[in-house]
Amino acid sequence: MPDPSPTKPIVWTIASSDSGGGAGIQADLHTFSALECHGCSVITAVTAQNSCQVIGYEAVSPALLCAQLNCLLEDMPPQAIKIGLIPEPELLQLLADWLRQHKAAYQFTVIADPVLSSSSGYDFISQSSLSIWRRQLMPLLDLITPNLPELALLSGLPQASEQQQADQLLAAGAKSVLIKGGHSDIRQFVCDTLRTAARPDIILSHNRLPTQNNHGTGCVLSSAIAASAAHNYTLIDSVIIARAYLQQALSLSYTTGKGAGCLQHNSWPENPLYFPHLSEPLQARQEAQAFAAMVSPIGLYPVVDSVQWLLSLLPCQPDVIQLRLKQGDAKDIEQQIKQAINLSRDYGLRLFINDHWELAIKHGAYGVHLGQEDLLQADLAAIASAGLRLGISTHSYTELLIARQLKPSYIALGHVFATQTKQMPSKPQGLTKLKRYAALCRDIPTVAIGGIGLQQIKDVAACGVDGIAVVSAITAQHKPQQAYNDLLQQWSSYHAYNS
Ligand SMILES: Cc1ncc(COP(=O)(O)OP(=O)(O)O)c(N)n1
Ligand SMILES: Cc1nc(C(=O)O)sc1CCOP(=O)(O)O
Repeated sequence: MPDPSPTKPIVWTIASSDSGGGAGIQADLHTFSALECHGCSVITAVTAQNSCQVIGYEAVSPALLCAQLNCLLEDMPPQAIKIGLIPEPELLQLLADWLRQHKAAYQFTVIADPVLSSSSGYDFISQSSLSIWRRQLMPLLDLITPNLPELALLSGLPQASEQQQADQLLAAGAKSVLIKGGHSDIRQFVCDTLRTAARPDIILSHNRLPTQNNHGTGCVLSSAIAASAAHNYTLIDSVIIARAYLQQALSLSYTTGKGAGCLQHNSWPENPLYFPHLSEPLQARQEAQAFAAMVSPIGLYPVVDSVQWLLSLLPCQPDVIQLRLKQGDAKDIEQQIKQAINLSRDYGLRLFINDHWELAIKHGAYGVHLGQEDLLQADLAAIASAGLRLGISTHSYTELLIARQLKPSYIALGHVFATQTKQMPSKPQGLTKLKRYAALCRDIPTVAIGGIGLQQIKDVAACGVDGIAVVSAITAQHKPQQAYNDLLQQWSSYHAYNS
């Protein structure tokens, strides 16, 4: 019999105690808890500090560090580890050896915040520690999150560009580097850059908040990344969630003593205001023109692959349908699209055309549905100027933020469950993620898609989406019209219950 007790991802912080409570182990554990993880702490040192200064510290013995690591590993192995302040080279070396021994077997993600000095100026780094960071720890890190002074020091290239400095850390073995831009002199924004060898840089920018209460920001960011990674978000999604969590905590921050105040820990971020603007390097941060609105809710949204299917559903008087043609030559495709658009006019049906945006404009469809790759080819300005609605597919926070920035008419959240209809490059998102994505889209209509049938509607509706897009729940059924009516009835009752 399966154990019915609920569980949470386990995340460790390997860091030091901050007696002031705003940074270090204390901040990390608050963050893990707010982001729905169970936090374990491996303490490397106890610092004596308040909001103004660090007075001193005492490190734990190597034996005690080792005992904490091994005792936890035996019973509570981590999904992710956050590394913070390790003030002694012996402890750093021990940790590097321990990670090397266990990382492959336990498959945990390692995020390091290289705390080399306190913001009040207390130095924690020696030449031998620097050398261990560079040679021993770096190859074990999935992500390192230096601020600009830390990046310059760790890279050993103080005169080089930030990109060259980050490349030095990648060359030393780190899988990715998040360059934190908080120390830059850009006043209006804070721009953080995620750099990996595998793909172009991603820049996350936020409005700079006018607060002095920023003690522990690096600790909170790195522990929030570890917590999100432990929930199985991709690295870039983890950085996005963590940056939103940090912005929320900063915007609610408060004063403690006479120095820098603390961040307010809260809950999973949902307000789009806290989420970053994503861009490629040097791309201007510009406001997109909004696409025409949907006017009435989406509800049940059949996705069909021929005009035949559209004709066979017309007796059900559908309100919205998508024509998703994947076969046929150019002539056949145009002919089907034209016929479908004519039918949609005759029957007062809101018809979306998948992929073929030029034909949708030419023949005057109600809207166009595009995937993320299609967005790179399509002339979005032409679609918007022609007054067509735009729906965009998404499968992650990253894709969701990219879609939101384009101000579409709706956003599709997929694929929720396993689907036989299409080979998906990503994993099913599941209901928890669906709920979080929907929460971030309270200002834009959403539809859930992927593996949704009668049995799933209740749970999907409870996630707060505005509609469900279905293929096989209609087209693979013996009685498709009956299936349509059953789905509609089920959706209407559960959606009404949740609204
Ligand atoms: C409502 C809805 N959501 C997602 C998709 C998938 O569209 P896309 O990413 O363009 O992939 P293909 O449909 O082209 O395989 C959709 N069509 N509709
Ligand atoms: C076409 C499509 N797009 C998806 C996405 O997640 O973007 S899932 C999907 C197939 C949905 O079919 P069914 O309802 O039969 O599972």
